[in-house]
Amino acid sequence: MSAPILQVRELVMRFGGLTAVNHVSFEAARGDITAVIGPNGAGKTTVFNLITGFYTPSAGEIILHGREGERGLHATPGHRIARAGVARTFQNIRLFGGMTVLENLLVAQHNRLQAATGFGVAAILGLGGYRAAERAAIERAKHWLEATRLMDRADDPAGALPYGAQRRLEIARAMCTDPVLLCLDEPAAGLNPRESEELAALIRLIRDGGCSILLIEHDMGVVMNISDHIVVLDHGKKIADGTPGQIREDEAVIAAYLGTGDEDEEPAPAVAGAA
Ligand SMILES: Nc1ncnc2c1ncn2[C@@H]1O[C@H](COP(=O)(O)OP(=O)(O)OP(=O)(O)O)[C@@H](O)[C@H]1O
Repeated sequence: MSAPILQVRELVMRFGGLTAVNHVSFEAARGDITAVIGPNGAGKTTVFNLITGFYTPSAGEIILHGREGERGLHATPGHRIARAGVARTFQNIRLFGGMTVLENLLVAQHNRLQAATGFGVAAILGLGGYRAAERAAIERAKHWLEATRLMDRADDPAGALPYGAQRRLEIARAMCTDPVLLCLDEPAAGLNPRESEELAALIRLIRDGGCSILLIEHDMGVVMNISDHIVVLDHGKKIADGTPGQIREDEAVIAAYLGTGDEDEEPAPAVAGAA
């Protein structure tokens, strides 16, 4: 495994009497696609929300090895996590539906543009630093419009796009923040097989461009197809960690997906059928 971009150490999250995440540790290697999977209620979303700053852990550490060195995300306020280089998408798409596709990508770069003005009046006065940052923002937006095949929809309201295109736009918007780690929350949800294939290609393209990826995904075809590394949770605990080949063969994983407990879980073929 290459150097980690993310280290999760002994992570615990309690909701009242319920321990949703129970001493979970894993690493996501730099440049890898790491998937977190598990049956319903396993704790995937909670782990994701801890990493992206929506929750503060009850115990444990989340260390990002970003551009500015080591950063404890567990102790970083949610609004600072994006600045540390972590971007995310949401299971329920959250775009500005009334804004155009391009505007959505420019708004995402608001922080960077503000920083270029020193948070002052330079933008209004049209000073050089702001102009250069604005040009760079437009170039970045164009790059991701092309990568997500949305260039011909750039001037359309985001809310008018078909569902699959909205999912791609969410990813483009996250990438416009120039993250070191992109966190995708069920990116294939609601996509048809062709759209899922396209999504897989886009995620690989992002990985090959140097951005590390962490994803939660129920679609085992997508997970097994694109992941370099898979972490499996069940009832809040990590039960396996390895390559898709290792996970497919893992007896604890097969048992968890077969539903030896009383959960309303995904059937076993979801793992086995992803060859
Ligand atoms: N905000 C919360 N308050 C109380 N309990 C919660 C909260 N969020 C999650 N839980 C509980 O924590 C456990 C893990 O939930 P979580 O949503 O993380 O699982 P998951 O693996 O993402 O499940 P799914 O695949 O169904 O989305 C579940 O028992 C859930 O009911």
